[in-house]
Amino acid sequence: MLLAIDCGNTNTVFSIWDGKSFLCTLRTSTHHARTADAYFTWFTTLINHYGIEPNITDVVIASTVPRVVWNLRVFADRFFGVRPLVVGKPECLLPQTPRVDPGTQVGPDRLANAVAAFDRHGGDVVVVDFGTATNFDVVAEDGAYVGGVIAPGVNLSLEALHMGAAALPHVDITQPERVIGTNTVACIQSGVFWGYTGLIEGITARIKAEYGRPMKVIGTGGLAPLFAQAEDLFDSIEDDLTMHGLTVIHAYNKENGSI
Ligand SMILES: Nc1ncnc2c1ncn2[C@@H]1O[C@H](COP(=O)(O)OP(=O)(O)OP(=O)(O)O)[C@@H](O)[C@H]1O
Ligand SMILES: CC(C)(CO)[C@@H](O)C(=O)NCCC(=O)O
Ligand SMILES: [K+]
Repeated sequence: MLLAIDCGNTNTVFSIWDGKSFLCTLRTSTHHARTADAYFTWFTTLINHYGIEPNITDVVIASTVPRVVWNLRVFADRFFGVRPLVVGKPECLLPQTPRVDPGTQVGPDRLANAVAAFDRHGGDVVVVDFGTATNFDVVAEDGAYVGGVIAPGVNLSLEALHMGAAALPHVDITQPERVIGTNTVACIQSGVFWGYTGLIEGITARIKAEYGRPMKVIGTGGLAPLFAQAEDLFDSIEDDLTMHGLTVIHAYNKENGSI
């Protein structure tokens, strides 16, 4: 079985793939100081809770935080005797080479999103991924990642307002009833919710105009469903897109003998 690990700037997600489906998905906060032993304690507690008896033979990692990879490598080696495949490292093959400016280190989560979007939909896709950042990943006709957009994430924007303005509280994102807020919390929620709705509509329209061919728009990440309920922003919402990309990248490397 394959253990796929998606390490974001905020959260780290582990999923176990048995070749057909994900048996479970476990989430923890991202901390570079978390040790291999701490990962294993947390991991075994949860899989016991779910009654799963995995036989981990392979590990694939995508990490947007380079420092956490060391402890995850030790975790894979010590407890499963596995040398993990790390997306973005030169030894990890990709089905299509990204077409970006020389020297650009594309986020491994974006590479996985592109591979997954091509596998499921063919090319000509925009992925909108709501994580720490809100990023748009453009996938060409042949499946190559060809660039995109990075905007501050929704929770980061809410936090920045609270940090930067003495009279503004921390609020949780939700869809406000009205655009014109009649109290401070409603005003902030309106600004961020309708601001992001406009950002998604505006940026996808501009990407499509610049790209010049019909494109599908796929939403992923924790907040995609919240934004989808207000407007018709996405052709589909796929929670497991990044994880699916990791399984496809892993299979591709197996087939091509690089692991
Ligand atoms: N209504 C909501 N309000 C606030 N946060 C929400 C809501 N719904 C989902 N979330 C958050 O979305 C997050 C899951 O999103 P996702 O895993 O895509 O990104 P992340 O973990 O925040 O970012 P990264 O992948 O960059 O670490 C969870 O942390 C969850 O708290
Ligand atoms: C944009 C984020 C933060 C999204 O997780 C990540 O993919 C990243 O750190 N990317 C590196 C820069 C780039 O993708 O161009
Ligand atoms: K993510």
